[in-house]
This record gives sequence, C-alpha cells and structure tokens, in this order.
Amino acid sequence: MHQRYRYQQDGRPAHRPAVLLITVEFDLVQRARHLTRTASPVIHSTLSALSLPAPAKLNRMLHITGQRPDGYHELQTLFQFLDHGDTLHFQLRDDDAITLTPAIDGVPEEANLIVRAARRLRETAVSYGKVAEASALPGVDIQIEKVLPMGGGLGGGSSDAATTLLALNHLWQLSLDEDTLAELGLELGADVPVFVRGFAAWAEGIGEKLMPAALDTPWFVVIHPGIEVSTPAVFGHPQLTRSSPAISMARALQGGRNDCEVVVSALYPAVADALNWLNHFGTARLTGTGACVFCAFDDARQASKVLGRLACERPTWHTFSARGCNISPLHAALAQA
Ligand SMILES: C[C@](O)(CO)[C@H](O)COP(=O)(O)OP(=O)(O)OC[C@H]1O[C@@H](n2ccc(N)nc2=O)[C@H](O)[C@@H]1O
Ligand SMILES: Nc1ncnc2c1ncn2[C@@H]1O[C@H](COP(=O)(O)OP(=O)(O)OP(=O)(O)O)[C@@H](O)[C@H]1O
Repeated sequence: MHQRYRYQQDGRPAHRPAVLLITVEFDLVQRARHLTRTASPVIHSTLSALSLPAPAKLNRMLHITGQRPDGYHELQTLFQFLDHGDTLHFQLRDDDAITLTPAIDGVPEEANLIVRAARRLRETAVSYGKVAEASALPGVDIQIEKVLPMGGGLGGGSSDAATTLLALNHLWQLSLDEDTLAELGLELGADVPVFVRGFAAWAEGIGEKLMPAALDTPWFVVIHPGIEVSTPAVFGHPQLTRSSPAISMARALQGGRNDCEVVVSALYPAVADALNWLNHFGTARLTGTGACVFCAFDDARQASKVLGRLACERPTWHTFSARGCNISPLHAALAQA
C-alpha cells in the first residue's frame, strides 16, 4: 500500500502563491528510483567533479483551467522526461568564482538559469546555516553541452537549473532536502520543481503541485520547426483558452489536449505545419507553449522510420527521437554519483 505524505511550505516570494502544497506518493517514487539505480549509466563523478544530464520534458497534455490575480495561469498537465537533453560538467575551483562556458547566445551570464541557480543555492546555504559565509564554499566551473533548443517547450533552461541545484547540493555537501531544492527551483521557473523531483507527474497549480504519475513510455518523434516561442507572449495572448474544466489525473491519462495549440499555431505557422505533418502518423501534440511538437510510437523502429521521412521531406527542421521516462535520467545518474 502506498504511504502518502503531505508537505506544506511557507515563506514564498510575494508574486507566488502564499502556500505551496506538494503531495508526493513517496513509496511509489522510492521504489521506482531503486529499480532505476541498477539500470542507469554511471556518469563521471569524483569528490570535486561531477557530470550530469539535464533531460528534456514533454507535456503529454496541458489544460489551462484559470488565471490567478498575479497573472500566472493554473494548469493541469502531465509531465514526462525524455532520455535526451543537455549535459552539464561541474568542477570545483580553488577560489569562490562561479563560471559558465560556453556562453549561451542571447542569454547574459547573470540571466542564465544555471548561474542563477548556483548563486541562489550558495545564498541558501548561508541562510540555512550550512556555512558561515558564501565564500566558505568553493567556486565552480560549469561547462554546458547544450542540445535542447531554447523556447522549445522542452524545459531546457529549467532542467539545466534543476541539474545545477542537485549537482552543487552534492558537491558542496549541503544535504538540503528535495523540498527545499524544489522551493528554490520554483523561484527560478514554474517548470524547475518537476526536474528537481525527478518523477513523471500530474501537475496542478502553476506546475508546482506534483503527484507522481505512471505513464506509458513510448518512443517519441520530436520536431523543432526552427523558431523560438515566447512563453510570456503565449500566456499573455487574449485568445488563449483559460477556462478548461478541471479533470482528474485518471481522465488525463486517457488523453488530453494542449490548450496552447490554437494560439501558438496561429502565431507561428511553422508550428501548425509541423503538427499537420506529424498528425499523419498519430496524434501530434505541442509541448508546453511550443515550439516543439511530438508524436508517440510503439517502438524505436517506427520512430526512426518517421525520422527518415522527415530528413527527406523537411530537411530544415531539427528532429530527434527519444524514449519517455518516468524517472528522470538526472536522478538515475545521481543515484550512482
Ligand atoms: C508552459 C510550461 O512549460 C508547462 O510546463 C510552463 O508552465 C512554463 O514554465 P516556465 O518556462 O518555467 O515559465 P516561467 O519562467 O515560470 O514563466 C514565464 C512566464 O510565463 C507566464 N506563465 C508561466 C507559467 C504559468 N503557469 N502561467 C504563466 O502565466 C508568466 O507570464 C511568466 O512570466
Ligand atoms: N541555461 C539556459 N538554457 C536555456 N535557456 C535559458 C537558460 N537560462 C536562461 N534561459 C532563458 O530561458 C528562456 C526559455 O528557455 P528554455 O530552454 O527553458 O525554453 P522552453 O523549453 O520553452 O521552456 P519551457 O518549456 O519551460 O517554457 C530562453 O529563451 C532564455 O532566455
């Protein structure tokens, strides 16, 4: 029988909801993690260096059920990870500098979620009394192998931030618990907590109320039609559906829409084109606010056949196939660090 714990956390920043409730079916998650531990690759790790994945996510469905007075939208979504994403390498330094290479085009270092996550974690270490002052913690050189497109709806920046929080919690030996890290993550972005938690989830609120979900794990073909979608522009659009009726997780597991699809397809014809193309092979969906669209396949062979056709028919689109995972590749790797 699953034991269920309820965590309540206060002290949130003013623009976020006053109370965060996270319900975790703890037993399910612990057992799934235990099973993954034996199957995952060991990623390079020493006492002062660590390399970890920052996987992509898909929103298998996304309904918008309302809008809060602070402007944020209330969602119901099913998050699942992909075994595909960025890789981050962390190396502790002799001084207290935090560096990131290479720079990400168009994202100044102080705005980069990786650097912001590292700095925020260091401040938190001081406020939680883990160290007397920030300079007591060694600096870190962070190298990123960026694979995920920005503004793609694959949560790349959020995943990079979550990987940074978990990696530095480990290297700096802070022992901050997952609730604290998820709370810190939420300050950086609505999608960060699910990457910190590391289990496929039914999410409500603005994406921070997470319930583990056991989804099927098909192979996906993902198309990035070569444009960057602005998440604030989509959420700010007057024609966005904001009043979908709330449904149960059980119902969502049987299938759902993405309420952003209509607006995003109208604003970005390339997204509409990608959805139309992929709809010939199954049910194509937008992930998050786009720009990526995806379609599920029963096996790797079918997915690679579709990738082959894409290479011939739409050579300008960036495409890949990857398998859905209910335990994040980050957590699978960290369990072995
Ligand atoms: C669409 C999703 O990707 C679904 O997973 C996420 O909800 C978006 O998560 P994210 O990229 O981490 O978004 P954030 O960086 O927190 O928010 C970007 C902007 O999107 C809008 N925003 C975001 C999330 C949300 N539930 N309601 C919103 O209205 C807000 O204007 C916010 O300023
Ligand atoms: N490390 C980072 N990687 C990518 N983007 C970053 C990073 N740090 C900050 N950003 C900013 O975040 C924005 C969104 O990038 P991200 O890759 O997370 O998009 P996304 O996949 O659409 O996210 P989501 O699905 O969470 O909306 C970028 O346009 C960029 O300005």
